[in-house]
Amino acid sequence: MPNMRVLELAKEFGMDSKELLAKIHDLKIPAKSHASPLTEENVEKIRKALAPEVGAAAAGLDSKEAAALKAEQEAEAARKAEEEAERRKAMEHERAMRDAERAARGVSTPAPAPEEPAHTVKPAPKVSSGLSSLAQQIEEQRQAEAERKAKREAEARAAKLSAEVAKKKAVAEALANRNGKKSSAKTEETVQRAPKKPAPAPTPTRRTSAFNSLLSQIESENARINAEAEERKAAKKNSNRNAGGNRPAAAHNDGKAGVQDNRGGKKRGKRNEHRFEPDVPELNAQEAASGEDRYAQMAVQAEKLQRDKVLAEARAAVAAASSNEGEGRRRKRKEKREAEQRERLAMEAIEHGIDPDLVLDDSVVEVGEGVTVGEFAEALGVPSSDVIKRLFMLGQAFTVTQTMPEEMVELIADDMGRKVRIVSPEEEYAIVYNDSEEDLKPRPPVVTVMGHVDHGKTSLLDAIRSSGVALSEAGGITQHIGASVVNVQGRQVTFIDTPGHEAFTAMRARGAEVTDVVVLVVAADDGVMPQTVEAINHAEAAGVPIVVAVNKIDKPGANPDRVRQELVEYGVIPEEWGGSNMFVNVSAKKKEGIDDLLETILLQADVLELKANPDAIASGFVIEANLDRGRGPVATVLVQRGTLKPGDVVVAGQSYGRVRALVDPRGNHTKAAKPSDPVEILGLGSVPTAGDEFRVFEEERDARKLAEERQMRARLKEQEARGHVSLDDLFSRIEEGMADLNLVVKADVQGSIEALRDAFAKMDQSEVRINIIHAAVGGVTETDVTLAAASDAIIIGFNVRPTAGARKSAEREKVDIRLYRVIYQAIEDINAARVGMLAPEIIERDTGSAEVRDVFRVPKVGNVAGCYVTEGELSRDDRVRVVRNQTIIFEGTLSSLRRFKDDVKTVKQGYECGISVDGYNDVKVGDMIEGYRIEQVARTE
Ligand SMILES: Nc1nc2c(ncn2[C@@H]2O[C@H](COP(=O)(O)OP(=O)(O)OP(=O)(O)O)[C@@H](O)[C@H]2O)c(=O)[nH]1
Repeated sequence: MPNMRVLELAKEFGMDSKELLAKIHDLKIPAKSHASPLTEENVEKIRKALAPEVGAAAAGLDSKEAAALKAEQEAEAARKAEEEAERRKAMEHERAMRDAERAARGVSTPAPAPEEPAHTVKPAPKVSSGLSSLAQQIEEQRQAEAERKAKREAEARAAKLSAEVAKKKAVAEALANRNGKKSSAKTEETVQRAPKKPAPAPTPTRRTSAFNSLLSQIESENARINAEAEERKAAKKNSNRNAGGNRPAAAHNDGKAGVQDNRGGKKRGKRNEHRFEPDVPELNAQEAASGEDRYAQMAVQAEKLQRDKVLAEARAAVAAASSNEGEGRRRKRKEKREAEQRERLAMEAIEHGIDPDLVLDDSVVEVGEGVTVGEFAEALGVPSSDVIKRLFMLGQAFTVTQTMPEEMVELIADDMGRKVRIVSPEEEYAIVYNDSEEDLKPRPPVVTVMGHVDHGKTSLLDAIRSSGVALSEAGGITQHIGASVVNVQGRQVTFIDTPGHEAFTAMRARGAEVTDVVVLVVAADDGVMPQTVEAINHAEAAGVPIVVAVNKIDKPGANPDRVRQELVEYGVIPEEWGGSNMFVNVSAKKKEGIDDLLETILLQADVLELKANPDAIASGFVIEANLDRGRGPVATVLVQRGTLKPGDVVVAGQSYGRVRALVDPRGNHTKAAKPSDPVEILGLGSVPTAGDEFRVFEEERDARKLAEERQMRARLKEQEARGHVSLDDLFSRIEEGMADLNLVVKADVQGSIEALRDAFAKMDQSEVRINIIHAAVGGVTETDVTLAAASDAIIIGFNVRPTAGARKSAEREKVDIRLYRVIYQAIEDINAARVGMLAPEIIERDTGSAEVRDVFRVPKVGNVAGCYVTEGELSRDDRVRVVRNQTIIFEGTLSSLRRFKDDVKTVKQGYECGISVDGYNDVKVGDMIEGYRIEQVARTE
């Protein structure tokens, strides 16, 4: 289990990391920052030391929360009580009013029964004023109405204040409108006439009464409704005692309608007098009730309006009080949320190996890898021209659409006083998997075999595979899919098939940490060799335990103990000697000790307690990928988490697709691949690269988006590598006469590309730079030729053939396509090409030497040396060195070469000759004149 970090512990305590860090320091426990890991022992110590404090804090927090909750509940109860009190008060007020009215009415009209007397009361026009008569009517109706609606009102009380006010307004307006219309045409008449029904006398009083607007509306409405009710009643009666009809009945009385209408206005007075006829009591009561209902409603509503207003104010006051109270708590909760968010981000940053400060600092601007000048400027909110200018001042010519190298992004941001963080595409789409402990199930170990050349890695893997097959299903044939699975006593062990630390490290370099155990093969007759040491270093760098297989113990000179001793020097110490490494003696050739080795691997795996969640969405890494002629792109993946199934949508590096089929290492189609299972995926749209992460997506849309985004970034990067040369670069390259050897590499499997890339990287590139401008799995196509032609590149095809079109195109474009079947031939050829591009060597080839035996003075010519050619052959055209006492004192050319009096072209060894050196007259007897030629020789390295 990994060590706990300060941050995580702080989280557990519900404490700020800084606070905890201070306390840790007090306890004298080493921890630098919130990301510092703590040993289990220290964690225990801290837990113990802080237990009382943390407990108290937690309790304090609880009581605070409880107090807050209680206060909230109390406020709510107070609000309800207040509301209830208001309601009661309003009801009582209403009741009191009613009683008062009733009492007042009781004096003039005792009216014991409500129904019958109503009719008897109405025709008795005893009321002295219109107002009191109206009030009585209202009160009577209200009594019935109020009781009927008491319940409904109580329920409706909770309805929103605004809605009610609006409703009331609408009622009042509707009434006002209606009255307004009618009052101009008819109300005046009605109002004048209405009092005639109960008492004709007080008409003028009513007309001059100063009602408030609502009551006057109510009154006029009352009159109108009564009049209408009368009319209807009369029509229904059809007795037409006074030859009176009504307008609604006109349709039935065609013949009389005109007459009635004509007389309508005049007869209305009479009709009103028959309003209380006993033969229509029901209709009368009904109509009257429905009319008066409105007044009752109006009155109730007017009161309610007032009450609601009070209630609303009270509610607002309570709400304001409780919101003030809740403010602090809300802020606290918000702060807590923010702190949690920050801690989560910090944890994620640490998991991704990013400085948490960069993630948490709000002023840090995040830009994607391969950001263009335009995008960068936009992210910083500055004009692109500003960025371009700054780049130019740094000697970098960029356009808005060009991508900026990372160092330039940082430099320019720094120049502008801004902080940026470059987000890699992986990080952009990164998912942090968090599996809870109970979801984790044991999983098989994944093993890689490493060791020095010829120590028997391949033989050992073969031996293991055959033994594994023998142990499992009889007759099962292991397919080569990049990884194999062996069955050891019913337990699975997965082997990565590509042995050697290059493949292991290449995968690691791409972030693919797939190996749990390294089997280090050391030949017992050879001992520790350079690549053995390299393998140890690589395994240690990856933090993977090493199981040593001391191989070739069958050989006569085998000395397994010497191997053990030698390995001790490199920190690989056998368990039997008190170290932590398990050693097994094996013979891959004789298949001895293989079972022992497999059991030891399982033992080592048990120590590691390897676990994974098999019930999650699958993810893992691509181990190998190729383009199969019949099956299309095929990728062998190692599932690390979850279960991969046919039909899953997968993204692997830049490719994506729906899994058409899964093939296990035995060549069988399988329905599921669990953690540590290697499996071939069929159905991807293109060939991914070994080391690519694969991940299942729920939505094909998302998978496509991620893959396309990666493709685009890769293309941009490729273009960047090809197209962009900084000014500095350009100048230095011109000055140095640096040459580029551009290559387009096509191969059958990704592994070959990686091997070639690796081999090229190891070549001396100080004078000739090898650029792989494009590398992909698949045959040589016309596009490859076009690319090669455009970039002056050579095409290297490994185990692939060019298409007919590509061949023609290559002839036309004069592009060199080189095809290989053996990898080292390709490497040798490239090396030769590279060497062929080296500047030739300038050498001085000696021709002959002559000893000066005499010096003659010749007028007009100067001194002539009389020489004897001791070696080789001197030519007239040779360059010469004059050497005295083994020191070159002059270098130049000959001005004359003579034998006797004749000028000659050459003089051979053993002959005498006269020599004049151009520009040098001081030759002495005993000097040596050495002839040489300058030649250019093609370099071999
Ligand atoms: N006597 C004997 N020979 C072995 C044993 N294991 C491997 N060899 C021989 O050693 C040679 C190299 O074996 P490989 O398995 O090819 O070794 P390697 O480490 O895979 O070699 P590279 O792939 O070149 O790195 C072969 O000739 C094997 O037959 C063994 O246990 N005993």
